[in-house]
Order: sequence, then C-alpha cells, then structure tokens
Amino acid sequence: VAGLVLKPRATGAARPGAATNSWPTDRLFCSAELKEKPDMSKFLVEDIRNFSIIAHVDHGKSTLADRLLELTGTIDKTKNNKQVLDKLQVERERGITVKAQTASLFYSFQGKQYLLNLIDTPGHVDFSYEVSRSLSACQGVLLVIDANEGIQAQTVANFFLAFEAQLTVIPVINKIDLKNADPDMVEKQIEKVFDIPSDECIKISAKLGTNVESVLQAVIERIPPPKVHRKNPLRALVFDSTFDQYRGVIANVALFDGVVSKGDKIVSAHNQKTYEVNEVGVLNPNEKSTHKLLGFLGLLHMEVFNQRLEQEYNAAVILTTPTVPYKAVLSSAKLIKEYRQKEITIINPAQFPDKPKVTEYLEPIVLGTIITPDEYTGKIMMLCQARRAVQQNMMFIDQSRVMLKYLFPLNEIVVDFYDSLKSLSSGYASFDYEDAGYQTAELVKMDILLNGNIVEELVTIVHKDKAHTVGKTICERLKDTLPRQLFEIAIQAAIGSKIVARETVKPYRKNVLAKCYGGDITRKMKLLKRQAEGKKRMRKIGNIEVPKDAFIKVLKTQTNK
Ligand SMILES: Nc1nc2c(ncn2[C@@H]2O[C@H](COP(=O)(O)OP(=O)(O)OP(=O)(O)O)[C@@H](O)[C@H]2O)c(=O)[nH]1
Repeated sequence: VAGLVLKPRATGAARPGAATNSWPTDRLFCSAELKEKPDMSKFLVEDIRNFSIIAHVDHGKSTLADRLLELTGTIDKTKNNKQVLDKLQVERERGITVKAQTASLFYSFQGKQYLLNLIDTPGHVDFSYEVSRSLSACQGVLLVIDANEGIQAQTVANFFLAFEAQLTVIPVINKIDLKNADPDMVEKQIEKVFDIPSDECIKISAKLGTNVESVLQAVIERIPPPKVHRKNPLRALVFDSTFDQYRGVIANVALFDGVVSKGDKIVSAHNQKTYEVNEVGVLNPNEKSTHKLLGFLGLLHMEVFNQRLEQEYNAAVILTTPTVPYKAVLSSAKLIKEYRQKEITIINPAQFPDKPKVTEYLEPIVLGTIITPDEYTGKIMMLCQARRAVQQNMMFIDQSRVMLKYLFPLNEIVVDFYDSLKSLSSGYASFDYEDAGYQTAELVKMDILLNGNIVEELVTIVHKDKAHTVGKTICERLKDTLPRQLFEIAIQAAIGSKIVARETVKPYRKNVLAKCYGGDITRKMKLLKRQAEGKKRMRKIGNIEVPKDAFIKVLKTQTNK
C-alpha cells in the first residue's frame, strides 16, 4: 500500500504499467512529512502487512488504532492524540468515524522491522460501503468485538465481507476492563457464529492498553504479506483518494503488479487518462483530507455530509429525499429508442416513467441481519412486517440473544429503519445489510405540493400500497414543521392528478414593525434586515418560505408507516 501524488497530463503515450523509471524492486520511497524517515530500503515485500480494523459501531476501533499508533511510535502518547484517525471536524464532534484513513506503522518484532499498513474504517451502518472498499487493499482484518455487548449485526456483516474476500480474520475482544465484561461468553459466540476456535481470540482493553502488543504480533504472525508480481506491468488499485490544496490529488493504492516511482506515467484504467507520479510515499496520519460525495445511505450519512459541506466548503446545501435505484422495464417503443435499452435505472424520481409506458417496475432488495435481546423479538418482527420484509432465518446466538435475517425492500430501510429499530429495542438491537438483487414491485411517483407547487426535494417513489399512509405522514409532518405565514398553505400529496392526502396551515399575521412605535426609520431598517437574514435559511417554494431543516425533520419522522 502506498500513496501517490499525481499530476494530470494533457497528453502522454504511457500505457497501463509502462513504468519508465522503475524503482529498485525491493524498495519503497517515503513521503517527506514523516518526522524521521525510516530506512525504507530494508523492507522486502514479505516484511509488509496490510490490514484493517473492522467492528460494530463504538466497539473501539479508533481507540485500538490510537494504541497501535502509539505503540509503534507513529504518534506521541499525549492526550491530544485521542482518536487520531478521526480527522474530520464532523468526526470528532460526533465521535464516529466517517471516512477511512490509512497510516503506516513501523514495528520491530524478533529483531526484524515490519511495515504495517493500517486502514481505519467507519463503524456506523450507514457507511458499510466504505468498509468493503478498504478491505480490497488488505490481506487480513482485526475484528473488534465489545466484551460487554458481544457480537452485533455489523460484526456479522463485517466478518462475512472479510471472509468472502478470503482475508485472515483475527478476533479481538475489547473492553475487558469493563465491570460487566464477559469475554468468555463472547468467545463462545465467536465460535458458534463464525466457527473460529476460541483460542484464536485476543482479549484486550484498548482504553488501558492491556495486551495490545499481542495484537501487533498476531498481525505479523497470522496475516500473510501481500502478493506483488513485480516483474509484471504495473497494476494498482486505488482504494481511496484525497485532495491536498498544495500538492494535488493523492491516491492511496494497493499494488498488485509491477513497481512505481516518481516521474512514471500511469494510466487510469477507468477513464484512460494519463497522470504523472510526482511523489511516492507511505501515509502518515497527519495528512489533511477532503472527499467527494459516494450518494447517501441513511439519515446520519446525510446529516454528516450536509455538516461537512457547510463546515469545510461553506456551501449552502439543499437536501432531497434519499432514494434507491429503481428499475423499469419499458414497453413504450419511443422510450426504448430514446434510452437505447429496454431496462432503465431510475435514480432521480423526476425521471420515473408512467405505468402505461412500462411492463414492470423493479426495486432493490437487501438481506438484513438483526441481532437483539430476545425480549424485543416480537416488536422487531412487527416492525419488519410493516416494512414489507420477508423472514429468511432466526437463530439464538447465545441463551438470550437472537439473530434474525430478513429480505427487505431497500427503500423501506434507507431513511429511518435503523432509528426505529434502536428506539423500540431501547438501543439494544443492531442491524446491518447487504445487497440481494431486485424484485418486481408496484411503484408510483408521489408529489408533495404546497399551494399547488411541487416541492422537488420531497418527490418520492413509493410502493402503491403505502402511498396513502406515506403521503398522509409527510403532509402531517410538514404541517407541524412549516412556520405559519401571512396566508393559508395547502399541503397535498398527489399521485398524478389524484390527491391522496391533504393538510392545511392556517395563516398568521406577523408584522415585524408592530413593536416599532414612533417613526424612527433606522430602527425599522434594522428589524427588516434581521428578518431578511432569517430568510436566507429559507427555501422559497412558490411564495412560501420553507426552513431548510424542515425536509430532514419530515424525513426523520416518517417512522413505521
Ligand atoms: N472501558 C473501555 N472503553 C473503551 C475501550 N475501547 C474503547 N472504549 C470506549 O468506547 C467508545 C467507542 O470507542 P471508539 O474507539 O470511538 O469506537 P469506534 O469503534 O472507533 O467507533 P466509530 O468511530 O463510531 O466507528 C469510546 O468512548 C471509547 O473510549 C476499552 O478497552 N475499555
């Protein structure tokens, strides 16, 4: 794993892998930022380990990563270094990892120096795509499990991602210092659910640093080095990329074939563009990073990226209803000609083709895993049924915890399922999901109108059977969220020209000048200016001012309908 600083080239005759100025086959170059440059010429491929830490949210990945960075001298042991890999402001504020970060650790074991490339991953269910991307650069993972909470849904999902990618899995039971910790019970769960012998588990406290050294040793002893065929033409996988204001694009790559060095011309297999490699290096944890937007996987994802765009780019953001990629099999010859295919994917609800032009609609489905204390099983089954889910499996993972598997339509879980599940299980149930293809569905497009004007942010595709309840809920929530204005507002949910739900916001007369007795014009101007500033946070639909946060409030409260 290495970091490449790339400069785009307008022209260039390079073909993929044509390394013009290859580096010595057993060496890596080191970026200039590292405080002390380790002697990179010592490292052979067999001295390198690429690994990731995966875990359910809050089980302690970031804390363990910090301890590993400290133990290897990559960062100082100071209080300010808490969760070093959680770099983004939003990550520190919310205490969660959003974007995976990579760091290279140098560690001596039995008289030999190793280069350990650690890729941190996000833990929240909304970011599972980022986890699978990180794994593509690894040969092994540390699967961190909280000694008190045990295996959770995301532990299961992460394990199978790693298992299917044929990675070595090292189970690490964390938080053994907690009063209610039960590492032996967790060991048994690991054996039952993952078929990993209990003596392979490493029990640690990342917080106190207990036994963390044995994690590093297991990384060296159990995870194989990467296989790099250096004589072949260059083939590298970009698993992450960042943009540095001063240096340009920094691509984090896993090298599969060949060698790379400064000055090489390389070609992106995806877009055939040629780039020049300005710098080759390992990654240290202090690089500043920004990131382009991958669509939203849930409300947390949406709020986090909204906050990032506002904080880091000072950008005004308009949030729209999260949507899933539906498909339509077209029957209209005109449309087939226009799209040059029979089956189209609909990303934007505005492009939804009407029923007469379509043979069938298809919706994406996912296989969801829920782990819950048994006492909440009944309520959870009802929630799943209300979300059109079909049960696939049910199993006790220990005496009191149940693992449920359901096939869900993706649109039923993408907005608020996780929040509903958490609230009805007092926070104890956990959830994760993976793709499971498409199924036929009766879909309709629903518009939300304010005094006859369509609110583009709230146009949504819904299942026919749910149109009325979803429409009614959105209208009711909008009624609660919209501030009264000087005139009456009709809120309507409509399918084509048919209105399926309606609410009314009564008018309210707000005269900001009422308090301003006397004729002092400067005071009047001040009040009008303040009102104008408030309006900036508004979105105008027809002549109606809608606060921008109204949409997220409406989406958040569409629960269980
Ligand atoms: N008692 C105890 N607490 C721990 C230990 N390891 C982590 N924690 C605490 O558990 C909480 C979550 O730890 P994090 O390291 O942020 O968890 P994470 O898995 O990285 O979470 P995300 O960044 O959201 O994915 C924090 O409050 C930590 O201080 C441990 O060994 N013992």
